[in-house]
Order: sequence, then C-alpha cells, then structure tokens
Amino acid sequence: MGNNEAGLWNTFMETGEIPVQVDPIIKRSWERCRKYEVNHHKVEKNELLSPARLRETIQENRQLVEVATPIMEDLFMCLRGLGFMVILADARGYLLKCFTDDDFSSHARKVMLCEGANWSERFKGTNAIGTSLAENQPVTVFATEHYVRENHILACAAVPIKGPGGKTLGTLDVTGESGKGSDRVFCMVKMAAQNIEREMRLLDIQTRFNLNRAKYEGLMELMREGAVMIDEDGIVREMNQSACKILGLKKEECLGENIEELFNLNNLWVIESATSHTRELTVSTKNGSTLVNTRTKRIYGPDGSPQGMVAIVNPEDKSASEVTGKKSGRGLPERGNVVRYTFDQIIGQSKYLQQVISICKRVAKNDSTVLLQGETGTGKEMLAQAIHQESSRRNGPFVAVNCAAIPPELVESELFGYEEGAFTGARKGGKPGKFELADKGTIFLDEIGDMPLQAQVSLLRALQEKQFFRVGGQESKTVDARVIVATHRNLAQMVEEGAFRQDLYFRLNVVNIFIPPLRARKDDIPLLVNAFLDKYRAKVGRPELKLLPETLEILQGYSWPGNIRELENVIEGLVNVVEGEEITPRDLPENIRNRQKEKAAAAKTGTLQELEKEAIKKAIVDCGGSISAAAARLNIGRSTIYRKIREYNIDIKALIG
Ligand SMILES: Nc1ncnc2c1ncn2[C@@H]1O[C@H](COP(=O)(O)OP(=O)(O)OP(=O)(O)O)[C@@H](O)[C@H]1O
Repeated sequence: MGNNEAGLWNTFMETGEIPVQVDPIIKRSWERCRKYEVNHHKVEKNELLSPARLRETIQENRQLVEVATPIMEDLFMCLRGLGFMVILADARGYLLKCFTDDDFSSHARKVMLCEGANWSERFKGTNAIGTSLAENQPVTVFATEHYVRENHILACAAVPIKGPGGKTLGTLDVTGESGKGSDRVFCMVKMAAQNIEREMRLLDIQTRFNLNRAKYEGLMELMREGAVMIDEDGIVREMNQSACKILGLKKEECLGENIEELFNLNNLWVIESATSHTRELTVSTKNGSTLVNTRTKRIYGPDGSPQGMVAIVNPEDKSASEVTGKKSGRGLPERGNVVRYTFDQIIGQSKYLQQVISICKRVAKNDSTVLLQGETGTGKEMLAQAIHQESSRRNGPFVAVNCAAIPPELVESELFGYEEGAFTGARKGGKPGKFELADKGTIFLDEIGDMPLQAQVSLLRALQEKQFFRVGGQESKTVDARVIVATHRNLAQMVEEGAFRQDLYFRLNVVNIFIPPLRARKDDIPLLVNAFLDKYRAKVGRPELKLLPETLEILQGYSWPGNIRELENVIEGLVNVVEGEEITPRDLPENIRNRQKEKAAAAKTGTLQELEKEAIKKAIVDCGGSISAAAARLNIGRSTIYRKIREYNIDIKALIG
C-alpha cells in the first residue's frame, strides 16, 4: 500500500471529497458504497449462507460451477504457493467455490473470504468481486482502493462471466495479500474467465441441439405419416416408426444407408429448386416391394446450400392391385410387385408405339419369353406389366427384378433363393428366390444386360431345364413362370463383344420388341404432356395452370435422353414450381431451354450418344464432380448416370482435375 493511495482514501473518508487521482471505476464504487451507508472502518454485518442454502445456491448455478471448476483448478495450479485464492461468485456476489493457498488462508479467515459469504458492495464495500458485478466489467482493486479499511490487506482482480445470452452469471476472482496483484495475474484471470464463457457457449449449443433433436424426434414420432430425412449424399439420417412400418424395415437397418440402394430407387433428385414434390414410388427392400406416395422437400443450410431432403411417406391407397383384382390384407398382392399398368394406361398415338402395343397384345396370349429393348424411361416395365395383365396369368404374381441393382455375388441367391446355412448371414429356414415367388405368374428381369456372366449360366440352365436349385440346396425346384426381360443395352453387340452369353441371348431372343425413344415419336409428346399436366395439376390442386404453345414446341424439340420418365419428371417439377398461371419457355429447366445450343452441338459432334456423353461430362464439371447433383441437373437417376459413366468410359478424376 503506497502512502499516496492511502492518502487518497484518508482524504475521502475525512472530507467526503473524492480526489481526482482516484480511478473512475473506484470513484463510482466509493460513491455507491457511501449511498449504501457501508461502514468504511469495518464490515458491520457479514452475510453468510447456511450450508444448506449454499448447497441450494450451488445447485441453482450448477452449470456455471461444473464448467468453471476444472478451469479454476488449472488457474490455481499456476498460482500455487504464491499466496493467492481463486474464487467463483454468483451474480449476487455469493462465493460458490474457493481454492485457497495455505499462505493466504489466515488472511482469508480474517475478512471472511469463504464459500457462502456475500462480497457484493452493499456488504463488503468496494472489492473486485462486488465491484466487477456492479460495473459489469473486469476490475482490479488494490489495498486502500477497498472501501472498508479491514479489506486494505487485500489485492484482487475479478472478471465477470457472461452466459451465452449475454447475461452476467457470476464473476471469477483472484485475491492475494495487498501488494501481490500484478498485470500478469489479471491477464490470467481474464483468460480463465473467457475459457469459462467459451465452454458455457459450447454447452449451450449442445443443449439446444439436443433439445431441437428431441423436439423434432418427438414430432416425427407423433406423425402418423412416415418421415424420412436424408442428407445430400442420399444417406438416411433420421426416420420415424411409421416410416419403418410402411417400408417394412427397422430403423437401425436404414440409418447411415444410401436410400437409393436401400429401396432400389432412381431419380430421387430430379428437382433442384422445388420447394416440394409429390410422387408415387415403388420401394423395393429385401422384404418385398411396396407402392408408396411421397412428398419430398429439399432442405437448405443457412448459406442456401442444399443439405438433403425430408420425405413424407404414405402407403399408396389406390393400389394397382385393384386393377388385378387380387388383394392381400394390406391391399397389395400377396407376392410379387404391385402391378399398376394395363395397355389402357399407355399413352401415345404414334405409329411406332401403336405397332409395339399391338405386338405386345399378341404375345400376351402365349407364354413365350419376351425381350424388351429400349432406352431408359421408354416404358419397358410398363409394357411388361401390361403384357402380364393381358395374359392368362393376370391373377398370378408379377415379380420384377432389377438385375443391375443386385450385387453380383447375390444375383443367384436372389433369383433362385437359398437354403438355411448356405452362406454366412443366410436367413434361418432359407429364402425363396424370385423365380419361386413368380410361380404361376410372370418374372420380369430388368436390366438383363447387366447380369454377371456367372449368373447368366444359371439363368440359362433354369430356362432350358425349367428347373433350378436353391443356393446350397439339393432338391431341384420347378416353377411355372413366364419370363419377360428388358434392357437398355444392345444385347447383340454385347454378344459380339463377349459381354453377354450368346446361348442365353438366343434363349431370350424369342420375341424381341424394340421400344423407340421419345425423340423418334415426337407426335406422342403433346399427348404425354397433357396427360402428365392433368395428373399433377389435380394432385397439387392447380387446375388453372396452362402450358403455352411455345413451351410445348421447345419440349417437342428436346432430345429426352431420359425419355418418358424424364418428361414426366419435368412436368411434375413445373407444376410444383411455376408461380403464375402459365408455363412459359423461361420456366423450363436450362438443359431443355438450351436446345438450340444442343442442336448445334449435335451437328458438330454427330451422334446422340456423343451428345449425351458431352452433356454428362459438362454436368459433372458444372456440379464440381458431384454425381448426384449432375444426375439431378440432367433429370436422370443416379444409377442411370453411373451406368452411362461406365458405358462412355468417362474419367471423373480427369474431368475435375
Ligand atoms: N407410353 C407411356 N405412357 C404413359 N406413361 C409412360 C409411358 N411410357 C413410360 N411411361 C412412364 O414413364 C416412366 C418410366 O417407365 P418404365 O419404368 O416402364 O421405363 P423403363 O423403360 O422400364 O425404364 P428403365 O430402363 O430406366 O427401367 C414410368 O413412370 C411410366 O409410367
């Protein structure tokens, strides 16, 4: 305590005048203490909590104490042996936690610096704890700067601790014998207080995050509808119990899995900017297929970047099983897939399509194997279903298998089933394959061109001998199933290249039907556009929405690499997105609007395949290498884009450097 400072305190006490040399913070505090009529010679009344009240007060400030304690311990370790005390007080000035150096404990006792004591200015006059809380800022109080003489033996520094919302929760203080305080100690207190604040913020974020999570999990569970949340890579991040029930899977089987692989889906990302999107989907899981109605909504982060999608899933009520007249308890056929299409639902008046339909109707009358060839989205599965519906097997199952979606090592067990113990993970009691499930009905082998060669051998044997063995089985099985296969590939060329077995090709090529791409039957486009407009206008309740003739003209000029599926998706997107009453050319997706450029490019590059390859390359580059985004931009499914990448030998790494 310097004489000078002592002189300032004496002057104030004797004259009531505060000398100008007194630090403004201390000056304001002295004025407050005078107003509170604090006795400046000694503390008249110490306020001390009972042990029970102290425990309650600590409980009320539990989070602050829990976060601060380890940081205070560290600070105390740094100051150990130097005669200091590290103190945490609450916002009212009650000391909640103290770490005291042995050398200082007798001083502390003298002035009642202990847990439970109140060090606000009203009780103790000017001091770092009370004054930092009153001023709401870091404060040092040395020796005679203390208002009460008995505290002149102290030097202290305190820094208020603010909670995440900015409210002062308490103060962190270091007190020593007068003459001990230094700037370095003050700095250390400030840093420790900042650490406490940072930890409190993190804890708050964590708590709010957990709360939000619990809130939305609670909401999701309350919903009768199924809800699934996926991230931008299509990974399932959340789903509710209703969704599990509808989709026939357990939550733990889905979380962390890719939705397209899980449910054998395509084209989930067709709309980049739509606020919401409604569609019917057939979801196929290891437990079978279900037709569902989905409403999806893209979700965006604070910076506007897409973060994933939420899907609301409902079982489809007007199931196509009504068409077949065959229902199980849930309104779905007992085995096999939902059959939705008959020839009546196939839209198109073009000569080509009419020829295709008339051949299909004829072959429906007999049991011959049918090979449907055509680009993706041309309606191969639709025709296969229509053939089944027109045939005498219409009351039997229709079992669709996407050969490209099954891992090569599982193709045989999927098609022919397996016996218990056939391999690790094999189900108890074994499992029937798709052929067995298709007994008395039709089996539709889609993407047959993607079937692994090994499986081709087994398929050929089954077709020739009309019997097969389950994997790991000894007993041969005979089934009565009509076989329809489809591919977007040129099988004859694949045979030439050795990629497809010639004997199987001959076996399948009994009735070979080629479905022309949409660009080869442009006269069907207006009919299809109108039909899809009707469907989606009704769905979203916008009967007034019209498509301008100039928009239709552009749609007719586009090459539709994704064919009818792409056209349907585009119309659905427009109905959902367009705000006014008219769909103008400007509303069309960029790739369609730029058909002039496309035409020019086609003229330059020659074939449509080359054009398609270039379009895929450009989309991948434009989307920074994200295949999902590129597929969405091109309005094609992810499996389609991957297939085309393989087909055209596109080197993604080379593209994006
Ligand atoms: N002529 C048509 N009239 C009405 N809708 C059609 C027609 N052709 C196809 N579609 C619709 O287009 C979509 C794609 O048809 P489908 O799945 O049968 O094509 P695909 O050739 O089997 O495709 P992929 O090879 O990609 O499996 C379906 O939603 C189907 O309803």
